[in-house]
Amino acid sequence: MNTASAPTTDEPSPTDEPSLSARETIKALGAYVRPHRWAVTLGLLCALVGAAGGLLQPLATKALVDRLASGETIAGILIALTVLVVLGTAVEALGAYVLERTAESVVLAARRTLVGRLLRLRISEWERIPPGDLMSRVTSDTTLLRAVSTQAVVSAATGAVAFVAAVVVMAFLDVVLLGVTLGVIVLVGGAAALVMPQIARATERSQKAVGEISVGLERSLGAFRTVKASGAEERETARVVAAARRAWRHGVKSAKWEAVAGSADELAVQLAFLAVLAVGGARVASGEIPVSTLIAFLLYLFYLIEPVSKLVDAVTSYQEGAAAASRIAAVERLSTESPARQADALPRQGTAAPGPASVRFEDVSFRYRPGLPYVHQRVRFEVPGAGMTAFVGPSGAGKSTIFALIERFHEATGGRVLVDGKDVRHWPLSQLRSAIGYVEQDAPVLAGTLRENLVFAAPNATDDALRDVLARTKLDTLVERLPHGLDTPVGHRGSKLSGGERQRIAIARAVLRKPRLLLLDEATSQLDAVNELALRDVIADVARETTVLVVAHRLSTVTGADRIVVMDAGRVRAVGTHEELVDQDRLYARLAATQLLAPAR
Ligand SMILES: Nc1ncnc2c1ncn2[C@@H]1O[C@H](COP(=O)(O)OP(=O)(O)OP(=O)(O)O)[C@@H](O)[C@H]1O
Repeated sequence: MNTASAPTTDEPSPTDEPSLSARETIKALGAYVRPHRWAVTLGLLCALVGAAGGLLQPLATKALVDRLASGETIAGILIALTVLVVLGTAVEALGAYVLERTAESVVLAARRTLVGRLLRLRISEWERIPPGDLMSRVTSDTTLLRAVSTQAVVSAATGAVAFVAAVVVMAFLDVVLLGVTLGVIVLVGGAAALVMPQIARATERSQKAVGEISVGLERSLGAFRTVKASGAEERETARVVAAARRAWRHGVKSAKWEAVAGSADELAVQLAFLAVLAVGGARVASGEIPVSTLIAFLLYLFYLIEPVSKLVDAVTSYQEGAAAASRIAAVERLSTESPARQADALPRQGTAAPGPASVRFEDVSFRYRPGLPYVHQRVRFEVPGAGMTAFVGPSGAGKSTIFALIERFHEATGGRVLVDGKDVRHWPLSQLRSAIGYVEQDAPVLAGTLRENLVFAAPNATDDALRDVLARTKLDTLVERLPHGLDTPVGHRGSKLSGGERQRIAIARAVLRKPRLLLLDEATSQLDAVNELALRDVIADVARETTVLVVAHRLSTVTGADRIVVMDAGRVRAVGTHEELVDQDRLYARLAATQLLAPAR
């Protein structure tokens, strides 16, 4: 089996969206350049000064030849020529620096905008697109903006100015020879223009493949132990290498077209040289023009190489930049949540808490995407402020989705979700989330120190609050054991911690936020007896002053709950206490008796 040809992802990617039109591309690129227009202008002026210096050189040479012919001294002209060369080079170097610096600033601005957008993406968008693809747009595609946003602008402008200036001077020298020159250039240039769109296409495909490399790596490195345990190193390597090969193939294709386009300028001038030599030679022989005019004209012809190649470079960079701009614009089109104001997004520490929040679901229907089956069908329940409510039911019943709707990660398809009697859609998003502490089922821990992880949701938490939470979640013994206490790094995704420790850290993080509503999606894995007891106590303790909703997988959690909501296939079947439900609800009685809920210790 040829695993190397396996696709790196089945997920659709934003690259599947149509590319930008030429107008949209220019508008998008213009938006990157606009904030740096003065720097680009300075770079342009420097380049123009350099080009003007170059333009004067053939004239000075003509004067030098004429003086030599008439026996005059040439020292003055030689000095003038030297000064011209040195000054021209210095100004060009300054211009190049200004442009490179500006190009880096354009890349920075694009990355800043993209990162800002990525972290505000709606969850539905984030679920749709592999993170590796998004990452490669921030890291790799933005670098392609470097050339197009500055150097290409300047190359196009200076190339055009120098080209027109040379053509004007050449027209003064001899119109016939100019006609011959332009004829050849237009012919070769027209042929080269045909390959330009191929560069954009190959670049876009190559960048897409680079994105697939990131997607593949992210997939394998994100499940590293599973890859090793499954003996899948070679298969996973082949997947990523297949994407790398695609990137290579399209990169080579782009290089081929760029080589064709890049040699066109040289070819045009060389052919024009031969034509001018033939026609000009005949005109010199017939006495229509002096030999110095032919020499000057030929020098201008070679001078043309630079502006023409600059124009070709500009168009080539534009093609590459257009491919990158399309991929970046695709991210900019993804829908985001409204920007959180930092002040709103954090819980208010030290101020009088407005008390536990109430939650109500009014005939909520929900499906993750049009075309998918409904996960919730007319879900209805009410949770008053404070106390613990447990959600139980078979796997896939829609319990965790309840939390996603309260957090407004997704919006109800029908009905209303109310927090404190107010529809969550009418809450400012950041304020809604600042009232909630949320512990995901897989209790993610971020790379960084233990302290950073604990205060992640409440950066202003005091040391006293931190100590208190550590004691309540029985993490204080872990802190004592760690070599650098709270400042010990926990590894990538908390890989240096045990599953139970990660879970307690996630709970401590949520509790430290002093939420008015705590959403706890209990891990399905078993904890040891000590851990489980510790967690139960913490939750019971928190439930005295906060509304706690738990997706429960353990009977020990459920038995202590003030109310239990039994869910099945997206519907609420029954609500009651453990004692009531054991008698009244067959599903609950069965769940309580079987392995779905572990027996109480
Ligand atoms: N992001 C998503 N996109 C599409 N479908 C989803 C998504 N998340 C969950 N689902 C589907 O929605 C249904 C309900 O999922 P949910 O996670 O709410 O169930 P649950 O009752 O919490 O299950 P468990 O007890 O196994 O955690 C499942 O069939 C699941 O496959």
